[in-house]
Amino acid sequence: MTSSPTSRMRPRTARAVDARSLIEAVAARLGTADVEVAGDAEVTGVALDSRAVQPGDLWVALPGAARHGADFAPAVIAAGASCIVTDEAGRARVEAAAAEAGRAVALAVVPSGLRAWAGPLAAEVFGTGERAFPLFAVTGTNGKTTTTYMLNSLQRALGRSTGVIGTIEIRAGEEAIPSVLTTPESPDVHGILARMAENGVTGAAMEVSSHAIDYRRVDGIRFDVAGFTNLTQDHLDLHGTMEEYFASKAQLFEPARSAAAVILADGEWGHRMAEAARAAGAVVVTLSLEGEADARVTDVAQEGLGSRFTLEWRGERLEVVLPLPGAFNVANAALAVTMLLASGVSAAQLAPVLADGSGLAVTVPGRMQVIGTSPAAIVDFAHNPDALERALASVAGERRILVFGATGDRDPSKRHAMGRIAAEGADIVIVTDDDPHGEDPASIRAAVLEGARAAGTGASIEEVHPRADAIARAVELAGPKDAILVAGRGHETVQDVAGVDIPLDDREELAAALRRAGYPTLDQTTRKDGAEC
Ligand SMILES: CC(=O)N[C@H]1[C@@H](OP(=O)(O)OP(=O)(O)OC[C@H]2O[C@@H](n3ccc(=O)[nH]c3=O)[C@H](O)[C@@H]2O)O[C@H](CO)[C@@H](O)[C@@H]1O[C@H](C)C(=O)N[C@@H](C)C(=O)N[C@H](CCC(=O)O)C(=O)O
Ligand SMILES: Nc1ncnc2c1ncn2[C@@H]1O[C@H](COP(=O)(O)OP(=O)(O)OP(=O)(O)O)[C@@H](O)[C@H]1O
Repeated sequence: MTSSPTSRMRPRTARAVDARSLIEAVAARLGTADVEVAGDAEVTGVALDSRAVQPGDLWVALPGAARHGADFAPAVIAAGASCIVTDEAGRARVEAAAAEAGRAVALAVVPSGLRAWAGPLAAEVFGTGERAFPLFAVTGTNGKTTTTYMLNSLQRALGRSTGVIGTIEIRAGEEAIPSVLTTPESPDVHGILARMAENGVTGAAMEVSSHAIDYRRVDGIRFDVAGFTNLTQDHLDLHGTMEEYFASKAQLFEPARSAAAVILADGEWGHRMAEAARAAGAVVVTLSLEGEADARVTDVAQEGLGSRFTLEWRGERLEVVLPLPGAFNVANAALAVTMLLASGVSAAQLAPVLADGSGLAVTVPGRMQVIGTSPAAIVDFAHNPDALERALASVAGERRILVFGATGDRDPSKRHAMGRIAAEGADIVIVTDDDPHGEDPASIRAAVLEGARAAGTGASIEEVHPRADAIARAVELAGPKDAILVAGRGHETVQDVAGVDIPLDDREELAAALRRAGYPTLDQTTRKDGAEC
């Protein structure tokens, strides 16, 4: 029997918890008085989304930007929920749905701050308050997926069985579970952690997006070590300003959320993040590629497609071989290594697998993924200004040919900046579509083109769509010594155009175009499902 991803985002074995005691325990933990509870029930699971409810679940009916979850109470009751927790605005709808269905459902009404309840409720029901394995969290604008993959690659080199939660996939040991969000909703996060424990996981890493912090998706969890990669412009549609974006991320490093913080402290935001974490009372380990810090990267050199560097840590010098291309991956790798060191793994344990390159020999699907070498042909997930700049700087060839576009319905202020960066970093810029979502693709391209042309760099600028044609055009223009970078979509396999998912895999398109032009491609057997986390 196959099970849906949702049912695999929770343990196989449910334990029954008394609803009233559960609600009283969480109320006490959150310091909330005046919670009304009516009726009795046994709870065996927790859900936020009506579509995920299973018999015996406690369902949290939350108010949202688009609707109140309580609108879905009839479906939830029909699905067999035993208990519903909502706010005053949801009460009447839940009571009416229960009366209509003629079914007794325990109901708790929380006076305020309902979203903060979901994580702690799930922690109690799924038994994740105590964890038998170390859990690492990574936040930052760029590098979260890569760093979690590196953390797990290193943990596996130490003999651990690993779990991951992130943009590309969720994995609980050998079991792969499709991922929808970078950080799932809190009942799913706790459910997955419980499933990891069932599957014998002995070390796990997860990405924590700023959305996750704002929407309280990691409440009820205390990470062993949280790491910070960087902060650059993105998600301003949600946060409004960089200050707000920073403040969201900073919460992850508070001692209640993470036992230790490893912060890449280079640059203004990194420096400020370390200060904020210290001010919050966190145990802080700083990391730097530029100067003094608790952990320092020195002697960076290119080695094949990848790099080699030294990590200085408490009087030790660890020699690190990193097979992955991309200069920025030195920062990601140093962060992963330092997080393991901060968790108590000794330098002596790590030294052999760092020196021979095996510890960081990892494929991250769609992140600086090499499709061909002559011309150099790379697919990358860079979809914000800083990532695009760094990705471009990391590809080398006689001419750099870039294919990219900006996403619709997301932070339009990125488009002009990315156009400028493209024209500054590439010799040939081919502007095309990313996911337009509900927006007019032509106007998104126009904003990008305007930024590119305004840069006045002399780069050749073309507009080609659909995206597959833009990739083919890049190959048509390339000579064997050039480098092609196809940026923005990485591992993604469908393009959302006005709500319709159109199959499109940049890696497949680039490989096919190279082959048509008679150029060699790398053996891509691991390309599509190359997740090795
Ligand atoms: C902007 C954002 O993150 N919104 C999140 C927020 O939505 P909301 O408060 O507006 O909720 P709503 O859609 O009005 O629905 C209200 C309630 O009804 C429930 N509902 C809704 C529909 C239904 O059929 N049944 C049902 O029960 C919802 O679960 C929700 O609890 O709370 C909902 C759950 O309570 C989330 O599902 C929703 O995330 C949506 C799915 C989303 O797409 N988020 C993206 C942008 C996101 O989180 N991305 C980050 C990564 C970003 C990055 O780094 O690129 C991520 O971590 O994935
Ligand atoms: N340390 C870094 N600094 C700047 N850019 C980076 C860094 N690491 C990765 N990138 C760029 O960001 C892209 C996305 O990388 P990755 O998936 O690891 O980050 P992420 O934080 O998980 O992103 P997202 O949340 O958008 O999925 C890469 O394809 C690369 O272009």
